[in-house]
Amino acid sequence: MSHGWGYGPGNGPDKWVENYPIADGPRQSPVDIVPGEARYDGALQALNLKYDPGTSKGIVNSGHSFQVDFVDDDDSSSLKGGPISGTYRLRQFHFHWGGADDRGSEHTVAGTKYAAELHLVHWNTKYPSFGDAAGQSDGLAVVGVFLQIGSANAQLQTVLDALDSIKAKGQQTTFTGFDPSVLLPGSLDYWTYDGSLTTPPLLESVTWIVLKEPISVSSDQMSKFRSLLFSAEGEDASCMMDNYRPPQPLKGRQVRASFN
Ligand SMILES: NS(=O)(=O)c1ccc(S(=O)(=O)c2ccccc2)s1
Ligand SMILES: [Zn+2]
Repeated sequence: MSHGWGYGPGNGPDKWVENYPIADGPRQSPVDIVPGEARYDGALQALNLKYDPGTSKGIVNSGHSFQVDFVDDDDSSSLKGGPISGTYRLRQFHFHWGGADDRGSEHTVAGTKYAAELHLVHWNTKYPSFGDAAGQSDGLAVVGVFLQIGSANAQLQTVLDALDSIKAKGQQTTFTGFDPSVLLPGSLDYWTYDGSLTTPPLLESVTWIVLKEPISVSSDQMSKFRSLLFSAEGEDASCMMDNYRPPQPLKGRQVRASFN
């Protein structure tokens, strides 16, 4: 069987450079965000997120995470403003999480790990397709939202309720009528920097927009994430957890803050 990339001892983040040399590139993600070193930039615009629940399509276990895919044939669900110019369409959202509540996020804040991290993936409509955009330095914009252990999150629960149908790698089901803005915190204050995909192919095409305010998730809800499998039906069961890449070197990059 192909020894594809993953998060285990034999194929995890420290091994990715063997097949994806860009793993040691100049603008890799995630990074540790140090608030005291992030520079406030008054020129940064407010985020303008517009999501149409009619564009949510399905939910799938990718074998690395689970993702909710969106119809991206028009600008119905899109991101404008913030650090980007033009319009970026929502393609999918997914999560990264830990094997315990003390870890799981990809970005960290002054070394603090959150229990999980939501990524809303958008692509620049100046390019003809998602695939084209993915290879361009300004092709993608990912909004990152931290999940902090606390009270149960009712909005998140609607997503978690679908996980029983996609337990194993490759399983998918319809998931319509979902508005991802219900997963956003009250404040849209953010940090931003130029980075990459945090999984292979690790393309350096992402403008990262990491929200300062986390959303809540309960410990029981985190157990639901961990009930998914990395493995396909019929393979030895391997629980999906610790599917996060650790912070990478900044290599001279500046993280900017939209807030003082
Ligand atoms: N964790 S992350 O948000 O950085 C991320 C990793 C992979 C993707 S992708 O599946 O959209 C994708 C995008 C381009 C090429 C291949 C996959 S998004
Ligand atoms: Zn991600």
